Amino acid sequence: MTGPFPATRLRRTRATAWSRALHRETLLTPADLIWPLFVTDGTGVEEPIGSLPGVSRWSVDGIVARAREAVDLGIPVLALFPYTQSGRRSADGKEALNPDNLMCRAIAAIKQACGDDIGVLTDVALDPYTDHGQDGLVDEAGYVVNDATVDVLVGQSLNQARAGADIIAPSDMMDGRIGAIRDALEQGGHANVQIMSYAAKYASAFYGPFRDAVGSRGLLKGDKKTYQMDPANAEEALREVELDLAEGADSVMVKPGLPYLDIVRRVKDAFEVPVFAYQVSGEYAMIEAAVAAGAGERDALVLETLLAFKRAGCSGMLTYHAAHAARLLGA
Ligand SMILES: NCc1[nH]cc(CCC(=O)O)c1CC(=O)O
Ligand SMILES: [Mg+2]
Repeated sequence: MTGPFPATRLRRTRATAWSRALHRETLLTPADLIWPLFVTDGTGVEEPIGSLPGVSRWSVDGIVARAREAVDLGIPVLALFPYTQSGRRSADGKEALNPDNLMCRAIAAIKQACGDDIGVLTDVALDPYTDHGQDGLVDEAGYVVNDATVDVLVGQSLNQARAGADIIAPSDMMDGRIGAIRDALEQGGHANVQIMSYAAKYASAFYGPFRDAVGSRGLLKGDKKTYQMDPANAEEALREVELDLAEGADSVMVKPGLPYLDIVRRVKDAFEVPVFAYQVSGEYAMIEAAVAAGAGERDALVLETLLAFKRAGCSGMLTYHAAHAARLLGA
């Protein structure tokens, strides 16, 4: 025999469940989960989303019920996205600035019902409000203009903060918006409102079901490649993160999730800040499709994928499986 075998047998610590538990390097808990929810108009409304089996849009009363459920499950944060009726969509997305819009009503209702028992994270970008489905303002050529969009995003952020949002999460990928939003929050008396920046957000094919959920799929012409990142790039992601941190982001996000765990790890190693990842709609749909096809087992797939995010360096994950996972983890 050469080498340390049989003195070294790595299987020795794997032989029993108690020993595997003792040697486990990574822990997944309900406190790692952020639950994305889609809000729609009305009362008592639940609208299933075809391309996201098991996920629905809820009217504000249903959102409040989900918030109470999340508190009971030990989920610390909800992420809200609105389904805006077509009559309230416009080229300039000005519904985003309406203090009585669906988002603001949902934020206020959750905060009234649950207070600081749960955090509310709000998406900042114009795609749920524009009639062209882009995240910002477009010029005659269809180009999403940066600086004018940032001005609107600042207004949108203040609107959400005034309604009670705890974490502002800009998902638009405009340059310079983190600094502009941070300044406005400080000046507006919202010094403790956090910013979780979608810092490294890629132009991905995995967002399809989300665009159904917020009603922008049919509206969007073209793609988002002039602002979202090229999936080929990793070093550029580090530059994106570095800038957002310098502008005042409290935490950063990588999105999508599983195909980008290398980015999560590189960001974590380079900056040692809280890193989050979004297991996006297409990833959720892939798991559900595998389950439906008999190609995998839901509970195991959900827990293994979420654990992988933690192992890669995530502080937490946005996942449509959040409530299910929290139940499995036995909150
Ligand atoms: N600002 C848009 C936004 N915010 C979150 C998602 C995707 C989330 C998901 O797919 O689950 C998207 C889609 C997009 O960029 O087109
Ligand atoms: Mg950026």
